[in-house]
Amino acid sequence: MEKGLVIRSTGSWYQVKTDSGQLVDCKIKGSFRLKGFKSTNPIAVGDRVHITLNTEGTAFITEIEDRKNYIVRRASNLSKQLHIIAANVDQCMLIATVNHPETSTIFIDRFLASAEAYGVPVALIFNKTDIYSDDEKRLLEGLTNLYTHIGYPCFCISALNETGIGEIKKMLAGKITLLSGNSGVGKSTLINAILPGQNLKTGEISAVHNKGTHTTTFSEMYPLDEGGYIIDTPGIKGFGTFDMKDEEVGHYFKEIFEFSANCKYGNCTHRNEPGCAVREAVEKHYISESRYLSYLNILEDREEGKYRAAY
Ligand SMILES: Nc1nc2c(ncn2[C@@H]2O[C@H](COP(=O)(O)OP(=O)(O)OP(=O)(O)O)[C@@H](O)[C@H]2O)c(=O)[nH]1
Ligand SMILES: [Zn+2]
Repeated sequence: MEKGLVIRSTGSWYQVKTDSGQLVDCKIKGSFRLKGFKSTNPIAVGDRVHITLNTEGTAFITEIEDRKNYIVRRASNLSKQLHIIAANVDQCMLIATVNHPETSTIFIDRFLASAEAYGVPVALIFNKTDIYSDDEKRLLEGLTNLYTHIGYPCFCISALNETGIGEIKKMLAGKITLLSGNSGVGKSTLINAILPGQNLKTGEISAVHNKGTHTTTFSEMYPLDEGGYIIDTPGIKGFGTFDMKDEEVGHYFKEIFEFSANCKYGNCTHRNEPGCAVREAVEKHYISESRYLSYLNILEDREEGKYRAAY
């Protein structure tokens, strides 16, 4: 028996890097059932596993070690099944752009709230700073002030010109990091700047093992020179959250949660309740209007059943 880390998942085959440094193609032996939900993949990148080698040089995964966390999304909009994107994630980096294309604060705040629900820290990377107008630069400064103040480290970079990449590398060293971002923000460009020579196009996964593989069931971790890994999740723009009650949504907005301690009612949803300390803080500009609007937006979508479906 050997122990190792799952670094690539294609749906049926898993590539495991053993603690002795070997790369082994593995299949699952038996069934791993997760408590509480049905998932399309019982094992994901980031999982620590035990494997038993067989004579052909492949191996069976016989055991998954307990996870410190795992990030899931719905397998599809209509499905109740979940897909595990990654396990044992140390941090997320959300790549955003003020323009070209614009990343909305609603998108950023939803991502941050989901990550809070998972207990995974997030850093925000604002890319394409080389092409911002003066107005956009002011907007960028406002956003970085806002999010830094709430407790999310912010980085301003140009992946294209490779400025600011050194700081990102420092953040990544020795950790497992999930990279996310809307289409077009420059995620591939950034990964190529971090990992020169890494071919990001995922089409060439060994054809023998992976007939009919969907990109959504495929994910991979790339090892970094400084130690640690980055996880790219092609085609996945955000992730889902667990079921939560209306009055719990505010727990995942750090500053809303802080002020909510002084609301009159313990189950305050910070909309129209009397004695709401959160609304008062918004009026006094202690809580930013854009954050409060994102919070309301999540509540509204939940009422229409859209929020969970959107991911
Ligand atoms: N000006 C400028 N353009 C950039 C920068 N980073 C990326 N781009 C450009 O933005 C476009 C999209 O970049 P990609 O790296 O393909 O973006 P992506 O986020 O991987 O997009 P998807 O593949 O759709 O997920 C390309 O034309 C890049 O050259 C940057 O820092 N500055
Ligand atoms: Zn309140």
